[in-house]
Amino acid sequence: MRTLLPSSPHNPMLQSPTTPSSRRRFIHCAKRSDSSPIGSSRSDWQSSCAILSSKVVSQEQAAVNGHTNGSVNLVPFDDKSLTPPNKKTTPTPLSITDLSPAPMHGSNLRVAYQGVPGAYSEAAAGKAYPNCQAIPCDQFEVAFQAVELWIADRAVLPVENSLGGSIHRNYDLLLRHRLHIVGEVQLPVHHCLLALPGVRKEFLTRVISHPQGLAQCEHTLTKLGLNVAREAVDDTAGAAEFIAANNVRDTAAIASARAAEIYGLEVLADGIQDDASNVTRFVMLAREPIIPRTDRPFKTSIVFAHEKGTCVLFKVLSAFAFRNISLTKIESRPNHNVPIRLVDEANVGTAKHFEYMFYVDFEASMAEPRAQNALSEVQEFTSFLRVLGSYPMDMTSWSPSSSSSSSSTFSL
Ligand SMILES: O=C(O)C(=O)Cc1ccccc1
Repeated sequence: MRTLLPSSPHNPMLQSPTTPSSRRRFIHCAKRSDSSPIGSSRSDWQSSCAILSSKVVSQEQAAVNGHTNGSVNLVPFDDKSLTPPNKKTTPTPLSITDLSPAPMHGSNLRVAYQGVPGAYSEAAAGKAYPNCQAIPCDQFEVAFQAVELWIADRAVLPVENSLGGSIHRNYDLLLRHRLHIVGEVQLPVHHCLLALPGVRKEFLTRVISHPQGLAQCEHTLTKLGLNVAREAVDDTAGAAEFIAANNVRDTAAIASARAAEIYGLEVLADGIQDDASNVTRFVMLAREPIIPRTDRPFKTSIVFAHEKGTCVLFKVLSAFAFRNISLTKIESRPNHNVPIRLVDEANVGTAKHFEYMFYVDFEASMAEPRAQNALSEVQEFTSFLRVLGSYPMDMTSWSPSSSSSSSSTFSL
């Protein structure tokens, strides 16, 4: 996939510590109150974490009995008047209510996503956690690490699309990292063709977008007579940003109407996805799993494998079929090169190679006995089993007529 350079400085995003220098952008954490950039090198990355953690420590120091730098900071006391210190300057002791986790309804939640503002993943973050602080990251790997390093509370990951199918690389990421799926969002995706103001379709020699964007609009582009080069980039809004920042007049981006607004591009064609009911499913990831419940529909995602090949699949599927548990997804991924670490009851780890990994989503909560029984049976048949998460299903009903994706306007 091609990386477009340079990016405009108005788009701060978290960047991988391993990003090669040729790919480095001018970055800082999104929505920091100062705009001082945090560099993309490993040491800058680490120091940004150090800054975050030292801030946390100093706040605690201020709050807990005035201790700073290891010495006791006594609360000033006016001994002339012998009046008690002003309430405002007196640190309030922590109470038990400060320790119980507040319910998070989205505000204050820091949600990492891959891409720049205007990306669909940002919209998915907003749908899952209204008023959250969305943190742009240049790669999915960085979004995962941001959560692991406590820079973010959640990561948003697109996993499948009604037109383009599964986003396989993101399944691999779920396996490589230890984050838990805590929610899902189904987002209707309404693509636009964007170009610099004044550019006409006849001038175009190239269309750029995220591979999913290109795949989802392939037929419509051809119908529009755009038999020009297609180029895959990291995210849809990044494609729009690139065109605007570099004043590229022979290229159009497939991205959202919001990306057009943010980067000052014109919408040449609206609703260019090949199917009006184009929906992408995103999962929300966190460091800790949520407690599964039974008072609303839940979905559970698992991954499993067996040393002796794929013959286990039939047995596993029967464990769900016998209990009337519907599967909403089954996906196999070749896994020849990546050894999986298995841990036994004595916590002794061994590395194993599995030919295929199987991903299954089923409609039941891990709080339900039928799901627990199905999984104990699956465990008997398999050498490796991991529950990726049990989480509330996104029940939003969407249809071409109920979403904005119903209309298509081609004004080329
Ligand atoms: O590139 C983006 O904007 C993303 O969030 C990934 C994506 C791309 C196309 C459809 C859905 C999600």
